[in-house]
Amino acid sequence: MKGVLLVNLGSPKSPTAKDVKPYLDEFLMDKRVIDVPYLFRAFLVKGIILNTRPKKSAEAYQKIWWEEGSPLIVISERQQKKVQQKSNLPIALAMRYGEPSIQSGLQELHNKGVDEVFMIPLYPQFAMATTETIDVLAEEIRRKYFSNMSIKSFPAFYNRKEYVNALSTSIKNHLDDFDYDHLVFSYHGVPERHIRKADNTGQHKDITIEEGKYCCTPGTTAAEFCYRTHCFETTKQVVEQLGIPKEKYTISFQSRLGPDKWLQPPSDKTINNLAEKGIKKLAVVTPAFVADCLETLEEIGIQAQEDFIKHGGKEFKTVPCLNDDDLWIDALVSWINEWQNS
Ligand SMILES: C=CC1=C(C)c2cc3[nH]c(cc4nc(cc5[nH]c(cc1n2)c(C)c5CCC(=O)O)C(CCC(=O)O)=C4C)c(C)c3C=C
Ligand SMILES: [Fe+2]
Ligand SMILES: [Fe+2]
Repeated sequence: MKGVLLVNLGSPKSPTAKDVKPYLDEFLMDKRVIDVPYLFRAFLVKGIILNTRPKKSAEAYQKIWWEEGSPLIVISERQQKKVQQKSNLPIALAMRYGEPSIQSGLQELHNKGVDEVFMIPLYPQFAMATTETIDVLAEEIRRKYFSNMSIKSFPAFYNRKEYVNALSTSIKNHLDDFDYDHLVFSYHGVPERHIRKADNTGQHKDITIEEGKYCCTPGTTAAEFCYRTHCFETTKQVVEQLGIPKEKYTISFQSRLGPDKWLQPPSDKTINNLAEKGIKKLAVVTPAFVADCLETLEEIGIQAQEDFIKHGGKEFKTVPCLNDDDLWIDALVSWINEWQNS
């Protein structure tokens, strides 16, 4: 019997330092997130980051937390329920870190008699720290506890027409009454090293990643796992669909952590520079996330907005993530139906 597992990142249990600490521990000790040798990672995470970050992160979470819980989890539950209403297959939800775990999601499907799972990592663009870590953990759990199950993972959908159309339509609808001067596409960042590592053809090994230019050619094997090119491609397709001229938008990368070189340019500097250059009405969209979360609601919706105004900007609008938009739910359902009928 067939079933579906939707998987997103996860959140702490509550917005307190006590609950943020184990969440960050699990997240940052993942070797596909902080990809350095174990002892160095343990020193960095347990010895340094976990001493100060939980308190700071908990304060940020408190600003965006909802009565029902973490926005990321609440929205993911809404997505799961809406998809379930439109599909005759059992649809379960899991998080890579924290609860509900991937193991509990697979158990829920197993209890319903499912032995063929279609897993959708809820990330439009592939990254080692997102899609790959879900695929690897799900396979480990399958082998250990559910060896009679098969799991087919849905690849990054950054250029699928259903996703691009849902995203473009949402941007258009949310910005219909906001005559913006400029639109920033702010994607979650990753260290440049992750781009090189994820390319198993080795073609990214020696290239210099030049700001604003493609590091590999879309559609080639080198681009298959290139997060950066996936971000460029999502943007390209959206601006083409909406007819946004190139001088009216910028791609940037947010949420840098640690001393490594992350993808450039950073969203905070980009947004402040735009204000200083005279942009008064700024819109920001965050297409790496399909559910609003700390990174969209706090880092962009609160911090970036305040900084934009401080640097001379006047009006700022964040386009919400796709959340439980009908077109996005329909996109998920169409991919599930396609797999079900294949
Ligand atoms: C969209 C995809 C994401 C990528 C790629 C990604 C990479 C990545 N993230 C960190 C460190 C942190 N990320 C944090 C929060 C967070 N990250 C994503 C998504 C991606 N991360 C989401 C959806 C969220 C929000 C979770 C929520 O509960 O709302 C955090 C925790 C918060 C904080 O302390 O700032 C950290 C830390 C790294 C190091 C990384 C790539 C290497
Ligand atoms: Fe992150
Ligand atoms: Fe690339």
